[in-house]
Amino acid sequence: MNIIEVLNVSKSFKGNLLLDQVNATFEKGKIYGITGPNGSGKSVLFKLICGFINPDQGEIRIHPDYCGKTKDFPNNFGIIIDRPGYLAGHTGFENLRRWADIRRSINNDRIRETMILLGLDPEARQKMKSYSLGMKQKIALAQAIMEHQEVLILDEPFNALDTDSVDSVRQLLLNYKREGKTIILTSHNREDIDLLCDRIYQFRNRKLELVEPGITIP
Ligand SMILES: Nc1ncnc2c1ncn2[C@@H]1O[C@H](COP(=O)(O)OP(=O)(O)OP(=O)(O)O)[C@@H](O)[C@H]1O
Repeated sequence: MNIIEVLNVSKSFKGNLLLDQVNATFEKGKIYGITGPNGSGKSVLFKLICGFINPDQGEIRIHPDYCGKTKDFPNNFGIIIDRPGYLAGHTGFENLRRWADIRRSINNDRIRETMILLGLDPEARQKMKSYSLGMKQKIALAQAIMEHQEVLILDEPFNALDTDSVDSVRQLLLNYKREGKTIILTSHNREDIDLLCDRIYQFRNRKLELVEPGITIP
């Protein structure tokens, strides 16, 4: 089942063509890697998929089971694109609680459980303004997974993580795939992509090309 279909999508910014009739499909229960040089349009593609920006031409189709009530925005997506806006003077737990209050689908125990899963201390009184980059990244990851989201759109999920955390997040994502979740991620680390992804799309000449896993990307 295709959860997301990107159909002939083009996007320009200030007259500069970034995406030129891009096509891609994303099936349930697979991990997809999106690769390409800096500025090639990976984050823009993610914003288009999530409905944060609109294509100039073409269409993004989200399977009806994954659309929200208004049908405008995907439902049940866990997203890391740019960092979430957090309240610097509050703890990690308080920030996650605030985000969870939007949907009201999880309790405090689930937030604590997710923080522990990612190596964060839910009882810590430390304010987020003094968090390290890696700790902020873990809060972003916690927000993306804490509500048991079925589709994960993760722009550079391993950024700033130490090696043990990279290993445990990789394992977490592979477990999610086994549970039938769908994951689309970017990483500038080739090992993340090769280890995790069933399918790899690469940006080339403003289009997305499917590359076989394990093949060296020129
Ligand atoms: N809202 C916007 N207005 C103008 N230009 C934009 C906007 N959003 C993105 N761009 C431009 O589109 C290009 C692609 O940006 P994008 O963030 O998608 O790249 P990327 O592939 O994710 O890069 P990186 O690997 O560095 O994260 C960049 O040149 C960026 O400046």
